[in-house]
Amino acid sequence: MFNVPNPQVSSSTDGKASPSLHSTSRASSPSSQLVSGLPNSEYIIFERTTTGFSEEITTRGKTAQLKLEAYYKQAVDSAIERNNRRIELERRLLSNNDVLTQERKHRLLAELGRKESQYLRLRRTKICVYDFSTVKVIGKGAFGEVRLVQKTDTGKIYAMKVLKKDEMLKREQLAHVRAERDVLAESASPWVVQLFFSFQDNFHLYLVMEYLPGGDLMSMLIKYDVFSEDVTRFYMAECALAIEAVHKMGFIHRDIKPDNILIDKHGHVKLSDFGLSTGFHKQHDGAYYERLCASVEASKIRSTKPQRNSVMVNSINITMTKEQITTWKANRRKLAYSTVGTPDYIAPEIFAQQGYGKECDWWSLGSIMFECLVGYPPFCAETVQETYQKIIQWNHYLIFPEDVHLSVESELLIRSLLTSAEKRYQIDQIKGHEFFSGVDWDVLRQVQPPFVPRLRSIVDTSYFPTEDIDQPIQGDIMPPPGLGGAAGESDPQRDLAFLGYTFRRFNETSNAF
Ligand SMILES: Nc1ncnc2c1ncn2[C@@H]1O[C@H](COP(=O)(O)OP(=O)(O)OP(=O)(O)O)[C@@H](O)[C@H]1O
Repeated sequence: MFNVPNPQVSSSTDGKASPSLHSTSRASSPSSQLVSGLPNSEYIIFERTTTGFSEEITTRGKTAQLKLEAYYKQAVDSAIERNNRRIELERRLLSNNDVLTQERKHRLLAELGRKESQYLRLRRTKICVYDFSTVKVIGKGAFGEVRLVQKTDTGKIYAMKVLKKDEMLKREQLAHVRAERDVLAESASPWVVQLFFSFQDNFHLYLVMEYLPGGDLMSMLIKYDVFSEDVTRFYMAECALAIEAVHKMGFIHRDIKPDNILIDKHGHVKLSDFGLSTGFHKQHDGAYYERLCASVEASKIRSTKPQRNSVMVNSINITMTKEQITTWKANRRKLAYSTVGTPDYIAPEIFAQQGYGKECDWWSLGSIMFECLVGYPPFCAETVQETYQKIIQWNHYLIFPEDVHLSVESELLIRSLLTSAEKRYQIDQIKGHEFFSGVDWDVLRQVQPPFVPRLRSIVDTSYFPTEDIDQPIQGDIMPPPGLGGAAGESDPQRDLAFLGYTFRRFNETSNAF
């Protein structure tokens, strides 16, 4: 790894070469590095080998290397972001050259400079869970819970997602949790929930997001059962634009479902829960984390993915009886809270594990549209295995019930989405579909939504099923039993797996209450 010129460190005091130290000519192995500018014979090279070093030293060396890399990556990234903000402002000043006075331009540039210094100072102050007090637990998911919290120094209200590190490690969710942090941190889109901070302690990961007080589409569907075509049109059109925004950022959501479609204080839609989304960054590659955590025992426990050739239930009801649908609805929330989750909206190509693209999100939209109009998702079944089976053989199981009246356009759009990936409609075809005729796509976020939450205060949680969720006795977030305070004891291997997770938004107060 390091290259040292001969003769200063060419041998140890007893005259013998160190384990990985030897002189060589330039034609060395590709895994060696050379100091440029020296004659070939002058090189002494430490090869990238760990032979002769104890496991402990090797691990410590690797840890230090990864930490340094993460540190410098973050420093370089934030310098690039700072530079981009400056370029963006200069571009805006130039395009408004005629309207802005010289003095105003100087003031705007100075203001940006001040904000940058303030941001740098803020980044240096460590943020932790004790900076927030819990108002209520408002949501649950497979790997954690979501709390309504207040930041004690500013009084601002946020939604805080708390994830257990050990659970993420055990279930190989590292790449997923990193993907979620990245999507939320990179996005400035009005269609994606804003992330203000992400941080960690020894046991938990925390995502501090804007609080969307209108609840989620799952709760609305539980409450209203079905929507009219007009109401469905509004939500499907907004969801289509939200999915398009995620795709434009280079991500595929993969897990679009009513639970992840949140309603803001004006009644507009935002997407959340990017745990399964895949971007194009190295860190989203599951194998990358697997290598990092090779020695972490827990990471070897396999997640329960449906196997391609697993034996499935033989006889599956093509249509569900009324009683079965009622039971499914009664268990809907429980399913959302379980670690298995609901597969109802997942595209068949994802189960087939033969590769997939962004089309999979349009399948999910089709399933949600079906549910909005019919009252239950198209491949709803009594067990998760039956749902998998129905989705894989969707052409046998996609049935429009006779007792529900759907317009021709809505049925056709659903059929254009719930079809094979190659035939499935994409954003332009969706926008141009007759079902959406009359929708003004450019101003959708400015129109009055069909439902606007009526809020009594900034901490109103009436649109969340808080009475169905166990509330903590003390508001604190606790470590696993027997391990002291929330921060607990450090574990170098575990710490390594979550390197670079911490984030602080530049405009951290812009959308918070
Ligand atoms: N920013 C937010 N504002 C308000 N409520 C939220 C917010 N984020 C999440 N929630 C609520 O918490 C619930 C669970 O959140 P989320 O789906 O992100 O958790 P998860 O653990 O990732 O779930 P999953 O099992 O889908 O992976 C949501 O359905 C929603 O009701």
